[in-house]
Amino acid sequence: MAAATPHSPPPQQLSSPFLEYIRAPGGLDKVVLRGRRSCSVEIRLFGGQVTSWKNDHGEELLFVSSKAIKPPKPFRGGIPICFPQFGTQGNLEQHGFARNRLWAIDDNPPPLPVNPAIKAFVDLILKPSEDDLKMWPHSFEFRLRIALGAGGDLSLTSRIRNTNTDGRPFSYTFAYHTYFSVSDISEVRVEGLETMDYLDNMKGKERFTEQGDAIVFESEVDKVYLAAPSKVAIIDHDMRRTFVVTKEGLPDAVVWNPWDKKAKAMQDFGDSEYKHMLCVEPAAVEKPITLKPGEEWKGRLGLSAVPSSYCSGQLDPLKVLHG
Ligand SMILES: O=P(O)(O)OC[C@H]1O[C@H](O)[C@H](O)[C@@H](O)[C@@H]1O
Repeated sequence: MAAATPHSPPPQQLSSPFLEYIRAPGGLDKVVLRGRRSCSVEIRLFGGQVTSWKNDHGEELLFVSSKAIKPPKPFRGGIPICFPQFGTQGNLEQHGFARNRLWAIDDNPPPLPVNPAIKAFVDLILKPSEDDLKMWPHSFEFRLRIALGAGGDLSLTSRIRNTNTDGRPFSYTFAYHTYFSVSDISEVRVEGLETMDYLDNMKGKERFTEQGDAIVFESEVDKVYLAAPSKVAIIDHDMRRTFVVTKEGLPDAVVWNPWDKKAKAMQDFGDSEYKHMLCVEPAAVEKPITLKPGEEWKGRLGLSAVPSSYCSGQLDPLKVLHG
């Protein structure tokens, strides 16, 4: 069966105790995934964007700006999808067009190996419109599965296929532009990126090497860490919480906080909100991904939030997973 069009009624798979389809005007229809106790995830069809992820106490784990603007503007917060271009690295609008398009529910996605314990998931699909093809002349199918695990973990799996019929390959850059909610950016540290090489977007993308200590924040940061490890931890002392970010198929990790000056210049961001957010974005930026016709790429983001009694030093999965 073909994928649903953006305006078709919600398919049967959405009638489940774990899923709710909520209609709203102006491209704001959303799907809510429900897990144990108060765990939930909200996904907006506009942008195929996760806009909320709550733990089993109902606490919001992602940052969303109080000044976020409605479609057709990109939505400030949650997990925007940057495709087929990250940043300004190309001729398209900043971060590509996928975050500004209405996605559809994919009611018959090709099989994807799943953990049978995961009951709450939804599949979305984006295909280019005629206008998109004028800007970026490549035919593709972008399938996105968003799943809420039994323990409250969130995963996003992207499958992008080249469906060009003229034999042409295409190349793209990509990011899961994840906005984490933090208590106070000055008290947060990131472990897993020590000693990594990075491109500094604030210094003309010049390449540097990070020092040996965990990363802390005292001013604007906009860096693309290259060949970053598959697991990175964001340790929030005040919240006694550690976010564990895992990535597959995505070599890089962008770290961004606009700090005070840039915050004031952004129309859709509160002047002090930079204190309560941090973007850590699994990405493929330095080396674009190339697909031949018929080829498919897969890139996965995994997020969990665990209580942290976590000390600085090497990332120890046992400590991260068991507190
Ligand atoms: O304002 P946006 O288009 O959403 O971009 C917000 C930020 O995204 C990324 O993290 C980039 O590295 C930054 O350079 C950019 O400022």
